[in-house]
Amino acid sequence: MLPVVSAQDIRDAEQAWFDAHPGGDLMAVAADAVARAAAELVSMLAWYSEPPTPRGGADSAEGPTVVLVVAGPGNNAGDALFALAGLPDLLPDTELDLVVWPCAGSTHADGLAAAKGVGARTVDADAALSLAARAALVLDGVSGLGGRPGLEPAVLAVADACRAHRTPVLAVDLPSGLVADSHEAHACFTADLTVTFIAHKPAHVLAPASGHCGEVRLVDLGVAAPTSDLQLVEESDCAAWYPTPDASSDKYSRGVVGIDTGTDDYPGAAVLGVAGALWSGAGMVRYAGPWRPADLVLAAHPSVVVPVDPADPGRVQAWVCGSGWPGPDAERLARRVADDVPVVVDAGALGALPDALPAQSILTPHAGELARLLDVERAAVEADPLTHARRAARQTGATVLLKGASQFAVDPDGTALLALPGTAWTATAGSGDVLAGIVGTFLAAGLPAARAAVLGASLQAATARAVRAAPIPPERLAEQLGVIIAHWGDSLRP
Ligand SMILES: NC(=O)C1=CN([C@@H]2O[C@H](COP(=O)(O)OP(=O)(O)OC[C@H]3O[C@@H](n4cnc5c(N)ncnc54)[C@H](O)[C@@H]3O)[C@@H](O)[C@H]2O)[C@@H](O)CC1
Repeated sequence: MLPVVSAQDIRDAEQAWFDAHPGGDLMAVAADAVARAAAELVSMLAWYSEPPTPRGGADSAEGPTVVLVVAGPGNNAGDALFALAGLPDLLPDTELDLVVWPCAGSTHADGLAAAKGVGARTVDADAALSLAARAALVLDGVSGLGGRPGLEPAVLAVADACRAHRTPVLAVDLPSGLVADSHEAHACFTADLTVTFIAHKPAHVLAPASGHCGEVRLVDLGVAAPTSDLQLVEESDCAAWYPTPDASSDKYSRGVVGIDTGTDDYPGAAVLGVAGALWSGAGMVRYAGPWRPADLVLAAHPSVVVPVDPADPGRVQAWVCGSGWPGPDAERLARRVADDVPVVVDAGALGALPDALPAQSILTPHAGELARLLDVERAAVEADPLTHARRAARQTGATVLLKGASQFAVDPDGTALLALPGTAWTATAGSGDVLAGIVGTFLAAGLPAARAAVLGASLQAATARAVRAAPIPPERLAEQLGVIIAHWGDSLRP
């Protein structure tokens, strides 16, 4: 897991480093990392283009390779300008045209002097705009940690031109226009690669801002990352947490998932949740709901055990409730809560919460359901999802898995795990039903609630990424979960 850290905590860590290393030069290390990443991008794009010339508009087919720095007034520009100064040494065989647009009038003086020292020229806004359409690379050094929302019109025009002409953009620390601590996507640069320092900031990992960062490359600069109560889950964590069976496993030790979802009016939710549970690796699934969904579950999944009396379904290690319930049903939920095993509380069941849930239970709201749970406007949740998820976890004593473009599992003590990113293709009816079943499998296998929740969300998200940019119904996506589980297993082999 990687800590996700606020701008102020990064500044404090830098200050502590400077205090311990008088005269130290972090900017040199940062600029070196940016220069290497920039050289890599320029070389890669030259290698891919045929004939070997920079990407860009028609007139880019001839002449030197243009690298344009859009330089703001602060240290972020210093990183970009020193990086530009380092490019000729890293690309000795490339004829470079190094260009700087000091978009705020003045810029980092030492950085500009270093860039000019290797032949860089400065240009005005009009020239920068025209170069943005045909540069091999634009280095966005307008703002980083000190960024405020949005861009000046002339800077925004350059950012737009880069997008329109698919000019590669390397953002230094953060795409300018974004605010490090915010998930909001203000008008900003859209980067192919963001080189950031010391630790990820919220904007790098929280949608929609994160969608503008491209690949995020973390460079530690030799500064210890601050601790954080928000951690980014990595694929290696998921691989380590996945409950892989071994020779001693049987269906009970792997976990029996009880599913009480669906109604005669909405039977599909039951089939979907069961699919999620089975394809994510449940030892056994007991379906204990109404007869119409029960028949459909059995027809789709004959391995499921359906008790004659849903009130007496046999032993389970976790329950999944609420998907496909048309509204709150306190009595139906209370019957499962009485078993005192962890419960995944989804959809309709979220409106019928008892005073206390069994330990390790998980609520799985989306933004609208979380808003109803907290009696606030949905817009308030969307403006600050993490704070609201934390409030719900504290109030209910349950772990909250907030679903959406960025998915967090938040424990009652406020610690939050951010799931692997997915794709917008899973924004379909039924994805949540499948996810509830997946999470039920991991709870039944004995994982702590936050891990079960974030592992389930990550598994579904990673599977969606693996099937790439294409629509896929949630029940079909569920059938592909094993691709990622196998991949995680492979990654653990020496
Ligand atoms: N503090 C340090 O020791 C280090 C800082 N580094 C770099 O320094 C950056 C932080 O530098 P600063 O504190 O000078 O802050 P920034 O350079 O991020 O931004 C501050 C300046 O940019 C202007 N600005 C902010 N938002 C803008 C916008 N949307 N449009 C136009 N202008 C805008 C502000 O008016 C201010 O003058 C980091 O992001 C990183 O790139 C690195 O060199 C690593 C070491």
